[in-house]
This record gives sequence, C-alpha cells and structure tokens, in this order.
Amino acid sequence: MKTSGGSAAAKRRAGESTADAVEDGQVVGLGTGSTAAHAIRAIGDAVADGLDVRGVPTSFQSRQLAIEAEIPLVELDEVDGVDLAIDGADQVAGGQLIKGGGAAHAREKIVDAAADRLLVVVDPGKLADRLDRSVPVEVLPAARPVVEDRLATLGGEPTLRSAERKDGPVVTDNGNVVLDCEFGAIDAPADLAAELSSVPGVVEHGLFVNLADEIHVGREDGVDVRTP
Ligand SMILES: O=C(CO)[C@H](O)[C@H](O)COP(=O)(O)O
Repeated sequence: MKTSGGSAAAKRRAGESTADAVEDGQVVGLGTGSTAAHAIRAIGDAVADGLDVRGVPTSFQSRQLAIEAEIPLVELDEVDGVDLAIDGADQVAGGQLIKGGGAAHAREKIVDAAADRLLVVVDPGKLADRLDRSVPVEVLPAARPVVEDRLATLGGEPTLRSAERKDGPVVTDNGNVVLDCEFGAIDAPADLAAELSSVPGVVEHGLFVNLADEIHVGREDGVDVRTP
C-alpha cells in the first residue's frame, strides 16, 4: 500500500472516527489510501459485531481491504444510491481537495460525488490555506502528448507518473496513465477543474471541488471535525 507520511496514530484516529458515522442499512463508499484503510478496517470490525452495510469500493486496493475485512460489497450500478462515502485526500484547503496520490481519483470521484455525504479523513499535514500540490490527471495513454500540450497552455507542468518498482509509467485500475501537473498555488480550483475536465483525453483529474461535507483531521490525541 502507498504510504504518504503523516502520523500513523493521526491517520488511524481520523479513519476510525468516520467509521463511527456509518449506520445500519447504509451503502458506504470505501475510499482509497492509508487513511481510508483505517476506516475500512473499523467498518469491518463493526460488521463483525452485527452492522448491516454494503460497501462500494473505489479501487483495487479498497476492494481487497474490504474483502479481508469481510464487508459485503456492491458495485455502483447495483444500488439506488450511496449514503455515505469515506475517503482520504492529499491536500485540503477549506472544502477543496487534491486527490489521486494513489492514482484512484477517477473511481473515487464517481463514488464520492454519488454519495449523499462525503467524509474526508486526513492527518494535519494535509491541511493548507490554498491548494498548491501537483494535480493528478488520469489520461488515455494515446492522448498523453496532446494532453501534455494542453496542460502546458493552461499554465501547468505535467510529469508522467512512474512507479518505484516498475519500468514504465504507473497504470491506473482503468488502464490509463497519470500526469502529475504542477500549477503552483491554485487560486480558483473550480475554474481549473472545469478547464481540466474539458480537455479531450482527460479521463479525470484530482481536483475535488465542493464535494466534501466533513473533514476529519486526526491528531495524536483526538479528531477535529471541520465542516467546510
Ligand atoms: O486520493 C487518494 C488515492 O487516489 C488517497 O485518498 C490519497 O492519496 C490519500 O492517501 P493517504 O491517506 O495514504 O495519504
């Protein structure tokens, strides 16, 4: 599993705090990453104690964790809706997020946006006044050169993501590649999100604008819950 620094205790507290919000009978979106993994394991513990929920995985990783935790799984096209999604983030500014550190942001955005409520789980190191991390952009492989040109005209500096222990690029669960695109400080996330979405060949980008309902910030000694 990808790890991204931050205190393990803070991540665990954040994940476990959101698992407490899950209610009997709900359909729950299961996010990706090391912090969301704590929520998945905690939901699994609650299922073992009798909680009746169904999980919608957002990635190969979250599906595997949910299987290990014995959470009953469904796909999005098998349910009428998603009551609650719990997901991590790479950076949080107010209610705006950058996601995709695990290259799972396309499915994450589909499930998170479908949910009635999105609870975001992070450690304090993810908080910022303004978004300024690189934005992951999932791209159809054949479109990479034209998308790179388009991102440059939008003021970005794209870099093809490569894996530490693989020759060649990271390939997403959807068979695509990821361009990590530096834009510097992002003053207008909604405008940039709309521009990125309009580029042919872009499958999905990691700007999650106005989707979060609560930010659960784990700390060594507790959890702060912020409402954007
Ligand atoms: O967006 C994601 C995966 O695509 C993750 O939620 C994000 O990278 C945070 O991961 P972690 O909790 O391990 O720091």
